[in-house]
Amino acid sequence: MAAALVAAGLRGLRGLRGLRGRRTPSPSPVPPSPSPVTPSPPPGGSRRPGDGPGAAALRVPARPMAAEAAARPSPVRSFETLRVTPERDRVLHVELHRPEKRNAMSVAFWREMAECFRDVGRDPSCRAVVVSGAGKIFTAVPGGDVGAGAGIDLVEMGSEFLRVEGEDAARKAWNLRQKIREFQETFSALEKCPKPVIAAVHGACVGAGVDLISACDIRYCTQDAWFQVKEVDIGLAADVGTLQRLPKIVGSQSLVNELAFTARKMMAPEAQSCGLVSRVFPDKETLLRGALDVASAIAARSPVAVQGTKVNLVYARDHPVPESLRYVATWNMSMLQTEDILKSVQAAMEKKGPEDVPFSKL
Ligand SMILES: CC/C=C\C=C\CC(=O)SCCNC(=O)CCNC(=O)[C@H](O)C(C)(C)COP(=O)(O)OP(=O)(O)OC[C@H]1O[C@@H](n2cnc3c(N)ncnc32)[C@H](O)[C@@H]1OP(=O)(O)O
Repeated sequence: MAAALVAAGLRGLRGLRGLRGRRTPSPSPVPPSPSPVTPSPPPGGSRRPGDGPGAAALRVPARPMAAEAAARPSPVRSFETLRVTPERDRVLHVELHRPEKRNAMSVAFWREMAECFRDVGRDPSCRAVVVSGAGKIFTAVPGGDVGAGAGIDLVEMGSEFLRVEGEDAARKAWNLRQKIREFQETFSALEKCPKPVIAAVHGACVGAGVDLISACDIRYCTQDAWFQVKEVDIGLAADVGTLQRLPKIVGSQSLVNELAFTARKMMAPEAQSCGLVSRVFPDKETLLRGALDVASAIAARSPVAVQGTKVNLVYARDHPVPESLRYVATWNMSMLQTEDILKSVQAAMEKKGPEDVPFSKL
């Protein structure tokens, strides 16, 4: 098994080298992103009454700011492969941050992403998350702005699987299974995190990138984005979520099968028409602004209501209707006792919106 994976990695690497010399044309060419990303505005608005100092589980002291960094909020926590920023009030922006390698998912990434979302899930000061990829914009290279994810790091992950130990085939297989389960957990952490997660995809979203966005609650992309269930091309059946989640996102099993069997690129318009993404934006700047606006709208609402809604939507996807109805009844027998309902009803009577209600942290 390990040998097969390494061989797959090597084939992928040869493909990559080939790619560098000779670009494979897309079915319809991907135009460069029309405008560069401008830094998002610093967090706006004041903290709500429920937002106290102890809540910021992820916060670390801000570093000294250079001119560029001053335009953006400081990261809340340092990771090797991620940049986590409080882009708006109660909204975190998680960027895959290995732009020079097109955000290829290294061994560190798999660990850090899981850690990050476990922390986000527990951070009461965060109510919604946007996930995006850092692109060439950070190195100010004009032209193609490919950044959302090159899939697994074919170099590092090949040797990661080669290192699987075991005295015989059974023991190696046992350990390999354990590793695969851990990698699956990385993206399941996004789904298990009760805060809604919005994927904002620009440029390429390849292989494990599709696994990642399939575990998000909302998906948006730029008009130059493309998606590729690439695993068959490196000799694997996808095993970290695409085959399980994509058929429940895209209405057509036939289309999912075609994409997964052929690894053909799917461009943004088709991704929207099949329901993989629900909105397409002209460029990365408007995409991020749109995603953050929606995240802010979510974050303004009752966290009891929003997080209960996510948990029940995920449950309902995976269970029959009668079971899901029982589940939500049990859920709400506690949650209907929240003061958020009283506050919301009162606000509605006073012709106010949820934005005007100081919901306590959850
Ligand atoms: C348990 C396992 C879990 C999940 C398994 C998932 C399987 C997969 O993810 S399959 C998909 C594997 N990925 C690929 O096949 C993508 C290969 N890359 C590309 O096709 C292109 O790089 C691109 C993403 C379309 C971007 O093209 P471009 O903008 O022209 O950049 P490049 O010059 O090709 O690359 C720049 C730089 O990044 C390195 N790189 C890109 N992708 C990967 C990768 N997947 N792994 C490792 N490194 C990658 C590339 O080698 C270049 O590095 P230099 O050091 O600058 O040479």
